[in-house]
Amino acid sequence: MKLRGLYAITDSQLLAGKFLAYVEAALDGGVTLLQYRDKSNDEARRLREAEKLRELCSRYSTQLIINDDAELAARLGVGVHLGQTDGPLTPARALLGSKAIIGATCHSQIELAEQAAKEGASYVAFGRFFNSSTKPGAPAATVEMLAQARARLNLPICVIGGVTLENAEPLVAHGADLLAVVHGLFGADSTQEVTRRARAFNDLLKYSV
Ligand SMILES: Cc1ncc(COP(=O)(O)OP(=O)(O)O)c(N)n1
Ligand SMILES: Cc1nc(C(=O)O)sc1CCOP(=O)(O)O
Ligand SMILES: [Mg+2]
Repeated sequence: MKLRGLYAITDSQLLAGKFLAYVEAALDGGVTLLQYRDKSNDEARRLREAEKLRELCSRYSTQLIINDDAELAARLGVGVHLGQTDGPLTPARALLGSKAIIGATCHSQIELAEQAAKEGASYVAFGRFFNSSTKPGAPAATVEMLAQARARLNLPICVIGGVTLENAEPLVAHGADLLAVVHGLFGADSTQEVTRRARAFNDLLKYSV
């Protein structure tokens, strides 16, 4: 499966009271990967919500990715995204198996991405490219480093951090395969607008090389 398209990421605060409705609206517009990102320690809620998302994703043939938690991903039989302090990739690959999608945060460092590739990552994520209200303190990345990463890496490249329909085009032009988005997708005022945005993000990737 080619990892290219919209990578929708949930946010428990932003989606409070409309979680499943907004996620389903995004899936309706087309989502390649859906990440369940919940930074709370409420394990019971995390399991319950992740199970619901797995069911929804299977209806729309979308791959579910769990943020931070390889154990939960293994329990559900889905993929995982690991940051630099979320545990090593090699044991996660051993735990989840060769077919699982495993992503790695590489900030703006191509060397981290090369290491992640060696350790079995399925995609590498660079960011933050723009101001992000979801994660304002994330280290910054540039389109120049993205172009260099594209030239050096064979893995799918994910871009993240303040990505919107208005600013995503240069990222695609410089080699992004996956557009990872929280606010630029789920910050919409209605489910219809979420679906429209999801379609428009996918169109940005469809009509470029
Ligand atoms: C697709 C994607 N890219 C980067 C991140 C950030 O991961 P991390 O640095 O571990 O930060 P948290 O999201 O865990 O706060 C991500 N989650 N997804
Ligand atoms: C979770 C996350 N990680 C980032 C990184 O740069 O590693 S930026 C980010 C937040 C993405 O949300 P939004 O699309 O609302 O900016
Ligand atoms: Mg993390």
